[in-house]
Amino acid sequence: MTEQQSAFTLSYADNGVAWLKIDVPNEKMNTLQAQFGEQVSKVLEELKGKTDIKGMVVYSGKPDNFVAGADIRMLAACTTAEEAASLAEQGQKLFAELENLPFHTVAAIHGPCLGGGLELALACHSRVCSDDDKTRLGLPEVQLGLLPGSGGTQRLPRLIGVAGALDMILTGKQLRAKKAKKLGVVDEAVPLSILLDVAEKQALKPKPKRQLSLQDRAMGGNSLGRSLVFDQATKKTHDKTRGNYPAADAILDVIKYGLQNGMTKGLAREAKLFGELVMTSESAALRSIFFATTAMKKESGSEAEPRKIGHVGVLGGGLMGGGISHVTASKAGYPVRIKDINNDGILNAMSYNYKLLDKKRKRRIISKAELQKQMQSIAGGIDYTAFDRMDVVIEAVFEDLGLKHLMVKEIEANAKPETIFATNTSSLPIHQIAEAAERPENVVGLHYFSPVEKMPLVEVIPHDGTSEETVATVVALAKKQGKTPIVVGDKAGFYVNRILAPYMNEAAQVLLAGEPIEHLDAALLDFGFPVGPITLLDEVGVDIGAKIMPVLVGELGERFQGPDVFDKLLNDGRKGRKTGKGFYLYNSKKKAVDKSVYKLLGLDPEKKADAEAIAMRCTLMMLNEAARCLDEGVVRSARDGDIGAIFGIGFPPFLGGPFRYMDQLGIKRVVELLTEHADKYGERFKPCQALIDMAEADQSYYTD
Ligand SMILES: C[C@H](O)CC(=O)SCCNC(=O)CCNC(=O)[C@H](O)C(C)(C)COP(=O)(O)OP(=O)(O)OC[C@H]1O[C@@H](n2cnc3c(N)ncnc32)[C@H](O)[C@@H]1OP(=O)(O)O
Repeated sequence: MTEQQSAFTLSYADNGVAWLKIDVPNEKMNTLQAQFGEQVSKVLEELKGKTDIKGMVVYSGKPDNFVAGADIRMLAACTTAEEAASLAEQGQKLFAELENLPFHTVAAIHGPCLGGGLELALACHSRVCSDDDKTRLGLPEVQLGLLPGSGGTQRLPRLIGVAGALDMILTGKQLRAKKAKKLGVVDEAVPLSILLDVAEKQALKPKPKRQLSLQDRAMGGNSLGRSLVFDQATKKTHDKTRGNYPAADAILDVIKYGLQNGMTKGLAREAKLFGELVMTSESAALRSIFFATTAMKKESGSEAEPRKIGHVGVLGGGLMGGGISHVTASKAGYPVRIKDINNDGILNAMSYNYKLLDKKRKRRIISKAELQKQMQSIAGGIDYTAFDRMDVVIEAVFEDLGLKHLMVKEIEANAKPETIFATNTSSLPIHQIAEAAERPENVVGLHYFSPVEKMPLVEVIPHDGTSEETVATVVALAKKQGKTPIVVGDKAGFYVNRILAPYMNEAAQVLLAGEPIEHLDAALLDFGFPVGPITLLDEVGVDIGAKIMPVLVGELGERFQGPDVFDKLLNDGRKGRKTGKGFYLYNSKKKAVDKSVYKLLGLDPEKKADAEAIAMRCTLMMLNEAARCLDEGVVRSARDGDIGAIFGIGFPPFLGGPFRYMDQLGIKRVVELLTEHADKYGERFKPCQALIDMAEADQSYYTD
């Protein structure tokens, strides 16, 4: 074999198969960069000049990834839409040349094959992937506020049909090998050990002709079926995005346009809209989330090295205990022992785990044997058997300081001297819990969000006496559990609940001002939150809100005092969804506002304020509190504050988090808005000193 030196290297085998290896020098992950254009052109030129090639395999030189897409840093560095569009055009041109090669080209895929990486594979005539768990295929550009800009919007619908392509491109979902095969994104999914052999055999076969499936011809192949599919997708998309994500509209536009006007025109439109999207504030905000989370994956949260973990204990088999044991056993891979005061608690946690695993089995993500194996890694009991082996114990018992103290003492008596006691409290100060400890350096807060297996955030809360090693160890544990941890200060509400509370209180004030519940919830949905505040209160539980508020008022002051709504609801047996009624009624299939709640609160609902004004009123309370948290060191950086709010509350990702949003508005404007609201609605809106100082100094939170 002969080889050239570059990120794209060609070699030739005696049987007539050419091998194109992608291996970006000095990087763990292959990404596509503008500077490779010339290298790829050279490779294609060389290939065109050959007459003895029967086929070609395109593969990665990296052990665990194919190509993770275009280099996002390169896109972020673009200063004009034209510059970004020309990057897309460059990719389109090279991929078209690849597609037009006269012999059979086969992509051999193992590991992430995303964005521009999948677009490259789609330009090959066939695709084979490994059935390894690392393999993922997808066009996640929409999650960066973009559309696939190098032919993905045109080739994927033509390969797998409009409906499947719309679903993949609009959601950005990443497919595992089996699903990719089922949808027709790949032709074969095989064990990694034979991936290259199978790809080589494919390459030796004649070039295949592309054909749509029967069903797709029926649905998307004719104009009537197509418009039906597009109408449905447009409606579904608008229900979800509420017009806040320009990339979703652009995707629908480009795919439809390409199918109506042909590939060439479709590609031109794809590049143009791609360029425009790169310049949007939405894409900049979404890209910032990617950069932030990537950086956070590398941080340990502390100066010390994490301790090795072998076994994890969980106290309490309720909803939180069930979820925590699941992510610890199934994601992190540690054996878990659950302790509860009665067997029902253990059974509850076990069945919670079983249901989650069985869902995965039904979706064929895991086998029955794997399910059994994972269930075996979770044990439980009503005493402290085996707790002398635990390295970390996570408590998820009832929110009661006396009970937490008892847990600390029992763990110190039954576990090892170095065992970490991590408390999942959502409202009690960690230093108060640690007061009962003989070894307070081992006590730390580890605050999960419900449902644990879905919510990506964990707050790590050291108190003054927590050791650095303890922090590093639970940060490492949280990451293994698949979470993004942020280290936050030990003050009431920590970070997420502290910024959420004033927002929720303000929503209650708006309600008491007579705005209808649906109008209020819709206002915040339109703003970009995933659920409205009143629905959220019902979901979290009115009783939980009522429990946290006095803690916040006690430690942080009167501005946390919400209106007198909670008690009235609780006295009427309305705890929210879990009791079948709160502000909404949950006993019929469709959730509906319980009109009798207005009577209970002495209200006569009427739409008076417009949706934007309501949304701004509630959100400003959150922004002001977030600014205080950063100023007081409750969050370590604006970046942590943004990620915490997006991952913990669902703060609109396209705004980039409360701090990026404040920068976008301008700190001066935020101070003006808060002052105007303070004049209108009261002192609680008074801008905090940190914001006033920043406005005077004309500062922003970020400099990029
Ligand atoms: C024209 C085209 O249509 C436009 C595009 O292709 S836009 C890009 C679309 N692709 C994506 O959005 C994928 C982004 N990447 C990811 O989601 C994840 O990195 C992944 C799932 C591929 C791997 O995750 P994981 O194994 O946890 O590794 P992760 O730590 O995230 O990444 C490893 C390194 O690769 C880098 N990386 C991964 N994908 C990248 C990309 N598309 N651009 C730039 N850098 C990237 C990360 O920044 C990180 O670099 P570092 O170690 O120097 O900080």
